[in-house]
Amino acid sequence: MLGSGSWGTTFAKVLADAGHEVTIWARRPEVANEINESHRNTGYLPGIDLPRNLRATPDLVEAVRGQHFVFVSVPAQTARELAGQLATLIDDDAVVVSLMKGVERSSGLRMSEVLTGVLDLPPERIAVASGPNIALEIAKEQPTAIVVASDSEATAVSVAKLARNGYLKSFVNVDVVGTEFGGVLKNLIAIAVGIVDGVGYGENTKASVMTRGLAEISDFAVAMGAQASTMIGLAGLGDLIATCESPLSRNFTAGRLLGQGYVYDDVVAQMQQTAEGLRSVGAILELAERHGVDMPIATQIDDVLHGRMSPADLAPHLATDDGPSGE
Ligand SMILES: NC(=O)C1=CN([C@@H]2O[C@H](COP(=O)(O)OP(=O)(O)OC[C@H]3O[C@@H](n4cnc5c(N)ncnc54)[C@H](OP(=O)(O)O)[C@@H]3O)[C@@H](O)[C@H]2O)C=CC1
Ligand SMILES: O=C(CO)COP(=O)(O)O
Repeated sequence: MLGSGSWGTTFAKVLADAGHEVTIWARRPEVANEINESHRNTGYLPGIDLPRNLRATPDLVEAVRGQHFVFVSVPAQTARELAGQLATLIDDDAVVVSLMKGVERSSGLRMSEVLTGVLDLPPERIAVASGPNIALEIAKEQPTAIVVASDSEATAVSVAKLARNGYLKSFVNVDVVGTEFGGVLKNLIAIAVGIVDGVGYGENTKASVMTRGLAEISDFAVAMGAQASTMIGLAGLGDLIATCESPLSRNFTAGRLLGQGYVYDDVVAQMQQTAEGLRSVGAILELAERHGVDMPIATQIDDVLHGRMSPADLAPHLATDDGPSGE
């Protein structure tokens, strides 16, 4: 497992609780030491005891050497750099699994595209995993489900078999585009829901943003090649609900701070963990424009982020003033 933040550590625990010997790479030696000595990662998962068959190392070579499965869970904007370091290290037949939910800001590429490109992987050696997976809830062993997708069904099945235990059920899919974009796009809608929550609007407003948000992100994902059905599955609707409703969500929290009147730089300064949506929105809007997809909510988020729109105006802008339109 590459990345010892909240999701990397939690997913490593999932794998270890499924009975596997897991090595987690922590770039800071003190994090690796705490995991090995106290079986804790208090900076990210306070109060969680980690299993004994999960060991950590700050040495990337040691972490990946001889491993058939390499999971990647670092902030999306850092994935290319990490992949560059991996290129000469991973085994020739290793399967790489992206757990990340962002797109690369400079290129708009999905994480599996970045990893595939840098590592020159054939389709059967790359998979992605996504779903309603708030890390701390899973670390507390609260039951949930995840979907593993790969162009190769056999690869998806092999990863899903590894990542299932008494509290996590794994499903498989061959729609990599939809599974990956589901995770990226729900972050934007969670920011929007956080904004209206921070403003003080109630459940109707939030439900309307979520519902119109699902339609908007589904249109985008389908235009990018996703299956519509994926967007109403775990990686789409499932993750949208979890992220928009959870006070533990970093994207929802970032949105709420914006809604309370904090400006972008203040929000980033207050976030101690990765809120991918803040970084993805610009790249998604560029892709949307290129593919002719209308994304009113994402556009409004971008306007709020750049101080062009008051957070209180986000919800009323859901209604167009040019007469009623079809749902
Ligand atoms: N948390 C969650 O509930 C879920 C998160 N995800 C996704 O997982 C991905 C990782 O998120 P998450 O674990 O939550 O993020 P965190 O902010 O909790 O942790 C980030 C991790 O990446 C490391 N890191 C930061 N910068 C670099 C870098 N330049 N090179 C290498 N490592 C780096 C951090 O190390 P250090 O501690 O030293 O800074 C830390 O181990 C994101 O794409 C997120 O959307 C997906 C599902 C659930
Ligand atoms: O992806 C997640 C839940 O599935 C985590 O969401 P946040 O990154 O907003 O915390």
